[in-house]
Amino acid sequence: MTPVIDTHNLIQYYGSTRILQGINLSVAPGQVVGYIGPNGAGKSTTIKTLIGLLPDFQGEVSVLGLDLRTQAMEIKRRIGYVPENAALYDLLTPMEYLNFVGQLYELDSTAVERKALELLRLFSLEYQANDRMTTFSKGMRQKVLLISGLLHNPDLVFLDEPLSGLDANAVVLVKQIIRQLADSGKTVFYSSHIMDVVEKISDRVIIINSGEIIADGSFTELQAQRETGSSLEQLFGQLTGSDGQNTTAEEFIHTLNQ
Ligand SMILES: Nc1ncnc2c1ncn2[C@@H]1O[C@H](COP(=O)(O)OP(=O)(O)OP(=O)(O)O)[C@@H](O)[C@H]1O
Repeated sequence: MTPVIDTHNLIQYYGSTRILQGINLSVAPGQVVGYIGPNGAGKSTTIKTLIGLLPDFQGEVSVLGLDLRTQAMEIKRRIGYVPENAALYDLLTPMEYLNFVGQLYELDSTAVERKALELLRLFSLEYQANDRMTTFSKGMRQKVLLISGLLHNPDLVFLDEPLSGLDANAVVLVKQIIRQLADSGKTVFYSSHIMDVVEKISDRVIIINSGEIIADGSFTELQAQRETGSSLEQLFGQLTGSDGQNTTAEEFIHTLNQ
């Protein structure tokens, strides 16, 4: 089966700083891949590279069987992307914004209208469908962004911190949506700092630290390499050298009290 994401020695720079140190990834269709790592590890940079936003990479990358260097436009048509800090055109209403996104993907406008309204309803936003988004909370904006990234029914979805700002009900819904997308053969590649969610919904967990993959496998496989019974949060701490947060918290309070 052709992998939906295939990278060989992917290296990425910002200016003269090497951010990704040679990423090798092969992702099969229908997987939910949780891509986790400490702040600044290179998660967003990886995602931005894979979707063609940072074209000056080194190494070989294919997405949906297409070469990222020469077929980026075709790839962009077929993937969905929900960025971490997206700029919404918040003078628009959700319906106007989703219609605009539908036009970018050259979707039928009547179908988009119907679909957008239904998806907004499922996210409990039907009464705000025609309100300007200037007054929207972070979570309400995030819901509109999630819909906009999925509206064209992509085969592969990249989600950068998809649960950011969502309330508990919406988190449950998005978790189910991710699972059901994968069950229908689609692939979800997402980054998140919410370890218990990653632990529950990922078929595969990839941990990146300082631009390098340091662990890759199902949660059970990662657990087997370490202490049995560890949560993903504990494994993450052990692998990225950030356990001992109790001591750090004590030092923090001690410094405040000085
Ligand atoms: N536009 C940019 N210009 C220069 N350096 C950048 C830029 N964006 C990110 N970086 C740097 O690249 C490194 C990786 O950043 P990236 O955003 O990929 O990390 P991340 O793993 O997504 O982090 P977080 O969990 O904090 O979102 C960091 O050192 C960051 O400072």
